[in-house]
Amino acid sequence: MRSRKFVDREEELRTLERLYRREGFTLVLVTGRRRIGKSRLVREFLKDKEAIAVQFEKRVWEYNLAKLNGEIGRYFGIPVPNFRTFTDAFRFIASQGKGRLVVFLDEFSYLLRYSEVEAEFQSVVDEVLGGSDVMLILSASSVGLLKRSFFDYSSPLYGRSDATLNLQPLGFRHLFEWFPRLSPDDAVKLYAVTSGVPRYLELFSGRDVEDEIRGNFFDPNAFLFREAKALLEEELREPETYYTVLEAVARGKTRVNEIAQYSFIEPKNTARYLRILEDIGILKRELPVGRRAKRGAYRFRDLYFAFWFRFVAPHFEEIESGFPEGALEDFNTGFNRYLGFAFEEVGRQFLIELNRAGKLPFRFTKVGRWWHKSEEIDLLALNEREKKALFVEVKWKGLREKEARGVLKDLERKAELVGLEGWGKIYGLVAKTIENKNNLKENGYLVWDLKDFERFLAPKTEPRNP
Ligand SMILES: Nc1ncnc2c1ncn2[C@@H]1O[C@H](COP(=O)(O)OP(=O)(O)OP(=O)(O)O)[C@@H](O)[C@H]1O
Repeated sequence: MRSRKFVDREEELRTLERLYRREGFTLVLVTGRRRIGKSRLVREFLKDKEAIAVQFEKRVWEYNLAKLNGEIGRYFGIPVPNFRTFTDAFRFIASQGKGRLVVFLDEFSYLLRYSEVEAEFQSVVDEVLGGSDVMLILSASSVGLLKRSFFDYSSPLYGRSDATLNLQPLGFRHLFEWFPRLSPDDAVKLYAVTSGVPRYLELFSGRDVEDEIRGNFFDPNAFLFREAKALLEEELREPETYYTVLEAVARGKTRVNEIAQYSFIEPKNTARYLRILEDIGILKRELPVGRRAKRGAYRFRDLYFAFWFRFVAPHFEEIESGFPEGALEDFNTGFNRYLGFAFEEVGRQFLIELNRAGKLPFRFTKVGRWWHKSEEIDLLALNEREKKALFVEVKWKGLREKEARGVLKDLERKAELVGLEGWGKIYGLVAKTIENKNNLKENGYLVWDLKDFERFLAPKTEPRNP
């Protein structure tokens, strides 16, 4: 399969190029959730470079060493060598001295299951490669990172690395680059189910998005139907517990105590599970912006998992046995409401883009949700030094002018509860469509709907390498 055009990752490529131009041994770690595009990023970087790249597998380390031997043979144009240790293999590479050479060990984390190999790598880096001109790039998914001491903060190798690239999902705006003719409405739907993870975006064409979602999630043979469960099982030691924790969050439990109670875990142990789910990017812990609060609220960061736990998990068995009707009905009636939740994240990203481009009345330095008791504001953006605040409601709905005014009035009321006396305050609204935007703007409100998303986010020029 011809791989599709490469989207974004400009900053990461710049970092890699900068490190490449240095002299002497360079160690780079590339981390990020499974399917996020670690291999692809490094392979794009390697396109015009002298490099030995090996994709490690979940097999015994001897197997992976043999793979490295094979690549060494190929790269140097010699019969496949039979190095019995990684030390010998790297000693050979280091002795070749042909100028800058990149060695990429993809899924390096599979080696970390062997403590003797892990220890060996410490000395490979320190003693064998230390004086060479090799750029060594190692990739690992974050869970590997968590469990294994090699990447641990306290490990000597962690400090030895020259950079750690922690890949994040693509942003909402990149969907317009990925699918050049995508409508903003469909972009929201796609983002709400893929979370911008490249491997998942590949499963969509961007045409007839809702139908594509049905095909990708409610069919027992579909990759995305199995993926969430498979990832938890592959990456975590007690998948059943994590499963229940995520189910709790999908049902609207946001507090540690509520989650503990739902999942049959002691509250004092719950924090550990939540921390790991946070570390691998599935959940996030939010604190209200503009208010001191100790107890955070847990929500999904990863929208693929959010969608899966909301619409697939409750019907898993039926879908698997070929009876998806109930699941489809749930999807048909509940998807719009779910989009309301996902749209808040899209709105947040949109606001951040506007801020970056200097298109807001002031530059904010902080943005997030605000809540207190039963009151909530979707987005509160602050510049504490200038004492300026922007309050924004996000609605996945078409709003008449009158409704929009109602929402903004209520927002002004809630803003009083935040207690920012003496601050400059601005009020804004993001919705699917808003009637008579100009009338609202004349009253000093900031209003944006999907048309503005398209105008501001969709690339103006032809996409790269179409
Ligand atoms: N920036 C991108 N633009 C376009 N396609 C991408 C991008 N990043 C990744 N892809 C595609 O997404 C898929 C997954 O990427 P890749 O295999 O690099 O992920 P990974 O993080 O190495 O995954 P894993 O940890 O599961 O092995 C690949 O088919 C890749 O070509």
